[in-house]
Amino acid sequence: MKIFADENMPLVREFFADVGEVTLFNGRTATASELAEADILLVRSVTQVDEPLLAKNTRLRFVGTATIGMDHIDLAYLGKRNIAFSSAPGCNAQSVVEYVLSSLWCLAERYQWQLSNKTVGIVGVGSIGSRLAAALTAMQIPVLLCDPLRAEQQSDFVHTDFTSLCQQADIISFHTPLVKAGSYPTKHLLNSECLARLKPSCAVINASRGAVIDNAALLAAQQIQRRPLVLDVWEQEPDILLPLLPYCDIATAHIAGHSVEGKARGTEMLYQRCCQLLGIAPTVTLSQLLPVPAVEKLQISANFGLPDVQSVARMLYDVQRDDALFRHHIEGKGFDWLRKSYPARREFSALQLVGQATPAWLGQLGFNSQ
Ligand SMILES: NC(=O)C1=CN([C@@H]2O[C@H](COP(=O)(O)OP(=O)(O)OC[C@H]3O[C@@H](n4cnc5c(N)ncnc54)[C@H](O)[C@@H]3O)[C@@H](O)[C@H]2O)C=CC1
Ligand SMILES: O=C(O)C(=O)[C@H](O)COP(=O)(O)O
Repeated sequence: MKIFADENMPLVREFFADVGEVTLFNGRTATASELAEADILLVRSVTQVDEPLLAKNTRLRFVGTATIGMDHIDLAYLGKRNIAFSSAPGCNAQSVVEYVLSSLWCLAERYQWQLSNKTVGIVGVGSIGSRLAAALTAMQIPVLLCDPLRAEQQSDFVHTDFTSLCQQADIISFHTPLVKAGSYPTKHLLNSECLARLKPSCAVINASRGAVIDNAALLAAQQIQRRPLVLDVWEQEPDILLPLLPYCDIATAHIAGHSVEGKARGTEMLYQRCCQLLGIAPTVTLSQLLPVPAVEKLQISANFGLPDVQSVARMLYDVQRDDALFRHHIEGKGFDWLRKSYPARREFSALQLVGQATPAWLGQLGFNSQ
């Protein structure tokens, strides 16, 4: 069995050693000839999997993407060729939530906000959006939720339509897939018209897909009146609209989901799916492979409260580190270098908070407490 995997997929050899022979490739530059012999193709978000890429391969049985997003996969074409497919739903949802929380804490410090006085509009309330809503609610921060598809399916879902959310939110955070057609497209969901509807001070956070915001319209709006802005994703990565950078409070290279756990879970999910497809029993689990975190346990007292969470979270992750890396290296080394050389970052759950009375809401933020 020949397995071809993106070179930026962690632990792929460890997981797949017993399944077949693993060959690594550059996901950004992969060609049809390079992948012609693959039985199993494992990609990340940077590889367009479509007819031109698979035209020379007649033996492919399975394509897996170790990501949540699937906008780089031509599902109709895979279906036509009868090639099985899997993504890794939810694999790095917690990582994205931690990125957004860290961004909110950073903006709150910079602009001296009391976050509990701000209403956060969450657009797209699936794995990431709903976890984020739970975390913010635990922190007593009001939220508005916008997800028309959920509203259609779930009568008890409290939906705020996008136009009203734009008018009411103090902070708006995008967590939709990139959808180009259908009843609820998200391409350029935030366009010049919607930007004009936002409160002038409304902060914008995008850690979904770059094209959910019209980047040229965003730049034009920022040049007229600057609002707080956090961008993890950009249109046309890796050749992004660099003039936007001075107008960002936080700018990063599509790494919101790049926690150690988030990336590794993606690989594990594809491994499990492959084993199922091939009828073999999985022998490797993520817990066997994850490195021991630098700090494993922290004793907290009965005085531990909401204001202390930020200090503990900062031990594990501060988005300002990634923003500094981005500003320093983007012009010299580029977008993909920043992603490839991303420093290890553990999720909140890697740190066990122990104490007599650990508050229940710590779990809502993703901490491991007992
Ligand atoms: N920056 C990063 O590193 C990462 C980015 N992502 C992006 O985040 C997206 C969301 O991830 P999940 O929450 O796990 O996906 P999900 O599929 O669990 O949830 C997405 C939600 O968006 C909703 N939605 C779709 N169209 C909408 C619209 N027009 N308006 C409002 N809501 C809409 C869907 O109904 C669904 O509930 C992914 O598709 C991916 O593109 C995901 C992981 C990491
Ligand atoms: O899961 C997704 O969707 C993402 O956007 C990933 O976190 C991005 O990871 P790469 O595949 O671009 O490394």
